[in-house]
Amino acid sequence: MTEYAIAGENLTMQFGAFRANDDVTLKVPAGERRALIGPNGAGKSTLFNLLAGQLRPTEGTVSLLGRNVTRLPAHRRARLGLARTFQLTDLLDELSVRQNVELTLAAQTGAHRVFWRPLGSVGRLAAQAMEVLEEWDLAAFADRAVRELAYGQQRVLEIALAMSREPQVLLLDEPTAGLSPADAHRLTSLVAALPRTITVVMIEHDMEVAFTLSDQVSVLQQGRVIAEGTPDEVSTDNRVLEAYLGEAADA
Ligand SMILES: Nc1ncnc2c1ncn2[C@@H]1O[C@H](COP(=O)(O)OP(=O)(O)OP(=O)(O)O)[C@@H](O)[C@H]1O
Repeated sequence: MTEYAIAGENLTMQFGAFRANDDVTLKVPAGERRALIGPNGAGKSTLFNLLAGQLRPTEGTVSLLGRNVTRLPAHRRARLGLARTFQLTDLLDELSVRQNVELTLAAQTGAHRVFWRPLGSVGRLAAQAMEVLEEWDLAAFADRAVRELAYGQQRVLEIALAMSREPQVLLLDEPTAGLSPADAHRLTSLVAALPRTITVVMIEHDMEVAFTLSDQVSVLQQGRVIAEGTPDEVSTDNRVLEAYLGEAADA
């Protein structure tokens, strides 16, 4: 039996009379890069919220690394190895880049009671934070407030924070949205270079990025998975072409 890194089975999410996800099954084996694509309102963010624990499904189950986590809140799933980024960055704007990393690391190690800890452990946290920033080429901005960073740098920082939690599964919500072509290209390279020990699921509107980064693509439309396969397979699938042509016609 294959153990999936993350899997949603028969997920339905009902908002009043509206089904944002309707019997969605998504099974991602360890190490895979999976893109979720689909027209606006197809239910991609809802599916991410179900997988990460921001929402509880009306029906269906979510498992993470072989464990049923359907009833676990987001922070418990995070502790089991799941990290996610958001469509709009959830960085602490007024704090420095370094402080954002330190807080993430502190939360990770349970060192948020950092003020009661011996000074040595605070120093260790600072050193670790700088290591993270160096790894992601952000060390030069360590003492800048996050709001002073260019948007592209903020998006890189977000991924750096997610990765600093050493996740086994990483969910990226539109990592290149709002970026200039050059920044999008840089971010794509960074994601492509992530180690294969990590399973990556990403929502991506830019087809070129989605197809470059992914092994498999799942296409959602009106809350359902309408196609799944390699980038080559889905890009020539008639249902997918119709879904996108329909969107273009509606625009
Ligand atoms: N909390 C909610 N209450 C009611 N309806 C919701 C809620 N969250 C999402 N929806 C609806 O569910 C549908 C799917 O939304 P979702 O954000 O999951 O789509 P999406 O594929 O991520 O879209 P986009 O590409 O525009 O981000 C939309 O019609 C949206 O209005």
